[in-house]
Amino acid sequence: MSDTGSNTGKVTPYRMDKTPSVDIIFKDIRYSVSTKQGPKEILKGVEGVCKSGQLNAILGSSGAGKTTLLNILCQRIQSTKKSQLSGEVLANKTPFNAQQFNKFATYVMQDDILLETMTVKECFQFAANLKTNGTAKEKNDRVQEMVKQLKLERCQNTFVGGLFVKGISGGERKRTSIGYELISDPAAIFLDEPTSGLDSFTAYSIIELLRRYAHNKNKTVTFTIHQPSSDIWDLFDRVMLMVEGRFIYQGPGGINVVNHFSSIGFQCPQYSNPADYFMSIMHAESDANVKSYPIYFQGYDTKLKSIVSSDIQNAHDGELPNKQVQTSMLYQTGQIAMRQVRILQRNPLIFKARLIQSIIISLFIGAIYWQIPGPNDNPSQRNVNDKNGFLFFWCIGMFMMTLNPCILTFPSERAVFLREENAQLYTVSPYFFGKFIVDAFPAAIFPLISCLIVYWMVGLNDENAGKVFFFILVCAILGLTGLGLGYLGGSAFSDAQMAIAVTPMLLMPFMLFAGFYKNASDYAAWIGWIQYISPFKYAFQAVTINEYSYDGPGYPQDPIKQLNFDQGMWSSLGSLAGLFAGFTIISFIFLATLKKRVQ
Ligand SMILES: Nc1ncnc2c1ncn2[C@@H]1O[C@H](COP(=O)(O)OP(=O)(O)OP(=O)(O)O)[C@@H](O)[C@H]1O
Repeated sequence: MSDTGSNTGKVTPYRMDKTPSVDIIFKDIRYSVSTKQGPKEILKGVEGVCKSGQLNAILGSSGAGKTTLLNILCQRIQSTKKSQLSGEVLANKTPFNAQQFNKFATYVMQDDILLETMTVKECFQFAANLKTNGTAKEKNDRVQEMVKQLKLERCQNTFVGGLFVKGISGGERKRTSIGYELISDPAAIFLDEPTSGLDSFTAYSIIELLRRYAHNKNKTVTFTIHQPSSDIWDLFDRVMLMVEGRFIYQGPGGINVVNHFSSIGFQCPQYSNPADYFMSIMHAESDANVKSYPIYFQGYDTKLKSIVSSDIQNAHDGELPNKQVQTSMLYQTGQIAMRQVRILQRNPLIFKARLIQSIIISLFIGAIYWQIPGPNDNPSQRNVNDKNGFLFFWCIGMFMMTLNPCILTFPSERAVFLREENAQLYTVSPYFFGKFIVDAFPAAIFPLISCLIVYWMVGLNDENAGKVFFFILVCAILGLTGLGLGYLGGSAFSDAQMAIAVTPMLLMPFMLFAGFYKNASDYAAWIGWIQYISPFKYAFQAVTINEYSYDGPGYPQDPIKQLNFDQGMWSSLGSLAGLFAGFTIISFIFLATLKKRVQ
């Protein structure tokens, strides 16, 4: 990232900022986890320093503990019942917790967790709005600057893309993830394998970009990396090599690493890529390597440990910069809601497909239940059964119409929520309300469209406008209840696949206890209580009573009495609204505790 100014030659204050140094030091880090085979020691007392203004690379054999160390440096791992962590992690010799970490540093995960229907520029804009200070123009300038610095001009207006939407390339995605974090100008940035899955040229351009960020702006850039090319290897300022949870090298990169290993008897062949050579002598699958580990450890202890100790002694101890920006809850809610509107507009699964589905399914069902005779048409019991069948089926359909898209899309949004909430872009309440306000719109509007299509096709009770309105109102609240349950499923299960598998299964008892398949008065007492948490019971009850209460000649038998309902239509609607509120509140609580459970 050059400090030489933009196209216009104007040098923006953002690019000129040089951050005060932040040195991250860690001492005697030990981390072990309980496994079925007994305790497993992952880190065995490592210590070291990630220096400011430098590119600090952590390399090692697979399973050496690189990612674990990086996560510990970012305060993303704590001791739990099943894992023990000890040692100290300090920034400028000051202890910090996860919240304080966010004030001066940021973390880029290995997976690029971005919303697929947002463009690159919109991602940056969202981060700039919530993570930086300044006027709208200053934020826009910053976004433009970031797009330019990361060489994303060509794809700045392209969707990030994903499973359902075509989008930018892998390298562009990675740069977008990095830019998303860099926009707040953190003093330290940690990245877990920023080059994994990328071709060598793209990988080089990303490490080169990070190097410029470190050098030009005095930032602390630390990352884990697998199999760097020789070009990339030459860019590292500081290298940490790990095997079996211990360092075997720590110090300046390049020829210094080669010299150290040749001094203990491991000479890198002249024309080899040093990174390849070191990976080949580190990996744990080779018995010869494992036999050499004690030599590496001894070489580190005798030749490098004291240097690392003095590096730790000499690390910076100045004040930590604070990049964190506090925005109001209202502002955060507005930002989330605006983003959610875009997602809704653009995700074909959420909007277009649902609109088409609502229309086609309504027409189909309307055709199947075409003009069922009403009270004035001398109806038979068979007609009543048909109408009951329609009303019950319709309730299920209205509910599923909202639940299904929510279960399908919530897991991917949930990962984004966890990342952004973790980076303290916003808190749980603004996220939940911002998202809910917007999601509630289609959840209520699609039932309206469907009901208007089907109502007169089936020949439902249109004695007065109130009947039609009540029917639509029940369906809309049922749709919202589906949304509440979808949120609950998406946030209650830490595993997305589990949510997709289990949530629809919950519906079976709800259906059985709705009073259609079995009469409401025939449930055994020990299990009959399930009906009171079934949204289908209340919705079916409400629409049935609405349909069969009228002035005029009657049905062969009173359908309401036959069904043995124990509530009136308005009280059924109230109970349904209560369930909607209940599901929504519980899903909010689950979402608020999600972070803890996922960790
Ligand atoms: N919570 C855990 N429970 C059990 N084992 C764990 C846990 N966390 C990490 N490990 C194990 O600890 C070792 C180090 O994991 P880590 O992810 O840090 O390795 P790594 O060096 O980053 O490996 P790779 O390069 O393959 O990603 C691995 O063997 C891993 O399986």
